[in-house]
Amino acid sequence: MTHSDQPRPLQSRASGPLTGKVRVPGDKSISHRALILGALAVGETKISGLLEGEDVLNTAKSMQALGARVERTGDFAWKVNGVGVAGFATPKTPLDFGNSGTGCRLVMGAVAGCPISAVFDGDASLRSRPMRRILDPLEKMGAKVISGGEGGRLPLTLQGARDPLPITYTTPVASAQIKSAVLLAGLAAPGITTVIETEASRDHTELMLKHFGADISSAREGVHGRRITLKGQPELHGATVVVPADPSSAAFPVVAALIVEGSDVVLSDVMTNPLRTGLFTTLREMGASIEESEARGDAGEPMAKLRVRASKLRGVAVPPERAPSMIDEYLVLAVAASFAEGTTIMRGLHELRVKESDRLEATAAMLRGNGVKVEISGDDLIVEGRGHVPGGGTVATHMDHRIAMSALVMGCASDQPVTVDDTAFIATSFPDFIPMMRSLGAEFS
Ligand SMILES: O=C(O)C1=C[C@@H](OP(=O)(O)O)[C@@H](O)[C@H](O)C1
Ligand SMILES: C=C(OP(=O)(O)O)C(=O)O
Repeated sequence: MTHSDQPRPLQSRASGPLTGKVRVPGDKSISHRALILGALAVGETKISGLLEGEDVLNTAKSMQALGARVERTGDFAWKVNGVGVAGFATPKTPLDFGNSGTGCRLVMGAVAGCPISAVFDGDASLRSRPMRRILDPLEKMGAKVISGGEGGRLPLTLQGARDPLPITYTTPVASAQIKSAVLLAGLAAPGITTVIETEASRDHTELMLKHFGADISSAREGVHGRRITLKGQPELHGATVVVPADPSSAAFPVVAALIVEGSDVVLSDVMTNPLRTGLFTTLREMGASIEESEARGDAGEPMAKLRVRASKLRGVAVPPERAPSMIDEYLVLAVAASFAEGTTIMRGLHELRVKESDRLEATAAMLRGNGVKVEISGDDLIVEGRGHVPGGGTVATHMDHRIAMSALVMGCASDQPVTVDDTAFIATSFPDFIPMMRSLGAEFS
């Protein structure tokens, strides 16, 4: 899906207290995985709470193009009838993943284990993102890149392996996308595929593979790492998946509630997998009032209700080893840090440079353009919080949903309004962001 229409700017201005109870949409990582594993399973998979954002809808279309039956049966309710491990058929047209790194990279892994070829493509942002990190291990497993851009950039044609090989692979950076691509290809290989990560990344693929019947285990490796072993050629069976609310989306109303005086917001069913909650840990260290209750779990994924009340925040140092558990949340953390008193240092953010945009530069530009003192030092971001933000700037979105949402959150409490140049990309991960924030009291116009 591409955004060829006119840009859609929006202005956010300071509001009264934000109040109310909301459920942000389903988790994006889990939604992609439920569709892909459903397509690789035998029988029917029923998904409730699926994120119906553009990124996930593109994955649904690609599963259909590869031969699975994918149907929407109600609001956020989907049914997938899969083709079985290694059962994908050659798609008739290119697979278009739009803005989505996760959809594209995980499906590359799944296709790499099938004796078919497929063209992978996406929008200008995705075409600029590195794919070699995925293609390297997949080539070791027997897949081949038949044609593609420089450095493995999209569009590219991937030919899956006729006889995929199991490998032992140490990921060069903490990345759940690399890990998941190798595991999904490993499903089709005989024997044991092992992925070693020196810093643990989100483990939704492992948890969901187990839920679908795979023989997979995970053990500690070193201080912060994991060793994941998967037995190849399982028969995956269709399953029921309840998708919890996305903590990476919850991050926006959470930070808005913290910075707008007098706010009191409740968020239901937020996923609390510890490999995703680095932001909440950090905000609490900054003095945030975030209360958790009604903890429960489904298919191995914990969730809880969060009550967030406006809080006086102070600057903190965020250690680099926390980065994988909050990798998509640094933009909105930088907004919280701008409203805090004191300096916040966020360390080890090199991976932010290869997301939908160069998020390190884009975050610094967003803050600077709104009167906040900020510095990039190597891979670190240093924000000087002064307890308030002047605002008054226009923020360039760079085809990046999280920049747009972070800037709008900043405007909720800044002295002058904050404008974003284009809100269209918010639809990739949080289609109802604008009406949901307005329902809490945000002033967007
Ligand atoms: O596996 C996933 O669902 C994701 C992994 C992360 O990317 P990396 O694997 O590149 O760190 C994250 O930034 C992305 O939004 C979702
Ligand atoms: C990085 C992100 O997603 P993806 O890699 O799937 O494009 C994100 O949602 O912030």
